Amino acid sequence: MTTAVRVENLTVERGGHTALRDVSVEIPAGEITGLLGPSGCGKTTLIRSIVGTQIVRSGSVRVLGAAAGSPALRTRVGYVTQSPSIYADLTVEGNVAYFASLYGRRRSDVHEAIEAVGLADRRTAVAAELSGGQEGRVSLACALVGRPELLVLDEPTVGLDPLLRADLWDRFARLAAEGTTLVVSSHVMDEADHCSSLLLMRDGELLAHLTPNELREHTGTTSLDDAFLALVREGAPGTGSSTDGSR
Ligand SMILES: Nc1ncnc2c1ncn2[C@@H]1O[C@H](COP(=O)(O)OP(=O)(O)OP(=O)(O)O)[C@@H](O)[C@H]1O
Repeated sequence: MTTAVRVENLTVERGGHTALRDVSVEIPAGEITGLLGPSGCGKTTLIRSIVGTQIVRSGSVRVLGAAAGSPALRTRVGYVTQSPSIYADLTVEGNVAYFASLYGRRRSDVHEAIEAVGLADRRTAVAAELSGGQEGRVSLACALVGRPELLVLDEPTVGLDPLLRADLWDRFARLAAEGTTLVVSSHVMDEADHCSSLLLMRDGELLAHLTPNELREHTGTTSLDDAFLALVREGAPGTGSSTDGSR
């Protein structure tokens, strides 16, 4: 396994509260890794640590062989935040074209990214006129167009209809098959099956790093929701060799 992200003994304080406590994990390259757990468990904080926008108290985060946040990683790592970060006065195409120019991409890449998020028919719409879900999709297109080696997505499917969600997961799977590493956070367990492996978090700690099937087998349940609850009740971490966060 080639490692894309190596987190070692990471502890982060936010607002006087320990948001991440001694988290260690290796995220494999060329796969989709799901980051799952209840609201407030530290998913966004871990993501921010990976993309290099989080002040950390201790520990280290290496991304594609460099320290997280290094200038050299700027064009190699794409990050889509939970709230859309786009230019309200530009059209959909204008937004994506702007990011394409930053990454040295072509016009055809702009069209492809817009198609991938299902916004081809709103290409000329000004972003301010879009719905919240559509804004999120523009944000995603802006990240896709750069074709980063590591794509970090914070809850990218929130507010999307089931058809579009399914399309996006297909898209993510194709990107992974082409070698892109994806880290995708969600608090919806039914999305977990699209991931090669799962990081299950709770209260600032990594409970387990395992595949969806390992999670079901380990907990003897068929529903991933039930499996997560069972794992939490078991009092992981330390529940077994495959669930110790180091896979
Ligand atoms: N700007 C902030 N200032 C202080 N504390 C914060 C801030 N943002 C988050 N926190 C705290 O850090 C902890 C982890 O939050 P984080 O946003 O990483 O959780 P999350 O799992 O991404 O939640 P959600 O699924 O609701 O987005 C929480 O206890 C939260 O209250």
